[in-house]
Amino acid sequence: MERLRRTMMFVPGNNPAMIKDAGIYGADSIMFDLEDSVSLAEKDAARMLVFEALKNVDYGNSELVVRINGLDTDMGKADIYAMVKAGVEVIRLPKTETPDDVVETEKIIAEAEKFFGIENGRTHMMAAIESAEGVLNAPAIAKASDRLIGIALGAEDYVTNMKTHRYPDGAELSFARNMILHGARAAGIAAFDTVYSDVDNTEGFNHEVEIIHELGFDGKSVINPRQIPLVNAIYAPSEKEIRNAKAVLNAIEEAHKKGSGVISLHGKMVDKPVVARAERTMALAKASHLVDKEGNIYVE
Ligand SMILES: CC(=O)SCCNC(=O)CCNC(=O)[C@H](O)C(C)(C)COP(=O)(O)OP(=O)(O)OC[C@H]1O[C@@H](n2cnc3c(N)ncnc32)[C@H](O)[C@@H]1OP(=O)(O)O
Ligand SMILES: O=C([O-])CC(=O)C(=O)O
Ligand SMILES: [Mg+2]
Repeated sequence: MERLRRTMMFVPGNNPAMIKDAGIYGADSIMFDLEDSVSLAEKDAARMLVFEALKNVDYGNSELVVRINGLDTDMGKADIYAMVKAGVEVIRLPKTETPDDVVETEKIIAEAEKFFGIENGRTHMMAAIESAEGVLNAPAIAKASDRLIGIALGAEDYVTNMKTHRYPDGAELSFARNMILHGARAAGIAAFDTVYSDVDNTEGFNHEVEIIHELGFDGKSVINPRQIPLVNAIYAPSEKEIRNAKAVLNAIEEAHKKGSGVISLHGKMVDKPVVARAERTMALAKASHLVDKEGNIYVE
């Protein structure tokens, strides 16, 4: 079953208190940041802090991601070596412009794995796309390495590059979101939406999450624990959706018993894509604690 990544929470790599407690908020992925939330003077200290946290802190079931500095800085390579040694699950490359950026990063990750005697391929990657060049290359970036688990939009840098700002309707992000989503889906990997910086604006945040949920994003980068339950609530299926998904899965099981791959349920055709959507609904329902392990709906 595919891993759910509804929320990926940025944690500044130079903040010991936030790093220590990052596991208690229920983020699907925790993303320690060595890049833009850390000042130049603190880069080395942040790398050491995140290294120690990865080695020593128990983050439960959260996936552990680190956003490194780009390879066009003199920190990128040291970040990769330290994070690979610490056993990070995913390295997030910022400001990815071309497939070569991914290939170059992968080369150094592979070197580091060899150097530390770690199994080749164990460290996964994701690429953040934050410029016009990156957006236009999104489909090729998404296919540049087997290590990639997903690509993400970085809209703060992107709108700066595009000489615009962020607006409530999100029209300025529409092309980038669609390119990233299509690039990711064509490559069979995940697509993540960008951060929403106005932490106290719950209404605006919910509106943005509704948009990206409808488009089909796997989830969203968040910057504050208060944003996690809001995303989860919008990604949680309704009781009606769960009942329908269960009916679909039961119907197809019956069809399979009779040797058929297609069946009619309440007058609607149930076939492979409908079943795939029902399976995803049930996975989201389980992650949202709306059903038990067997898929029975909890009665309030
Ligand atoms: C464009 C980009 O590159 S975006 C990515 C880089 N930016 C970041 O990583 C920023 C991360 N977020 C933050 O630093 C903060 O959430 C801010 C500055 C946005 C808001 O800060 P505050 O208003 O102080 O947050 P708030 O009052 O909600 O904090 C509540 C609790 O959550 C903790 N918390 C807040 N944000 C985070 C976080 N990202 N990770 C872990 N813990 C956090 C706080 O430490 C506080 O804990 P406490 O109650 O034990 O003291
Ligand atoms: O990747 C993100 O969502 C945060 C970021 O760096 C940006 O928006 O520029
Ligand atoms: Mg950025």
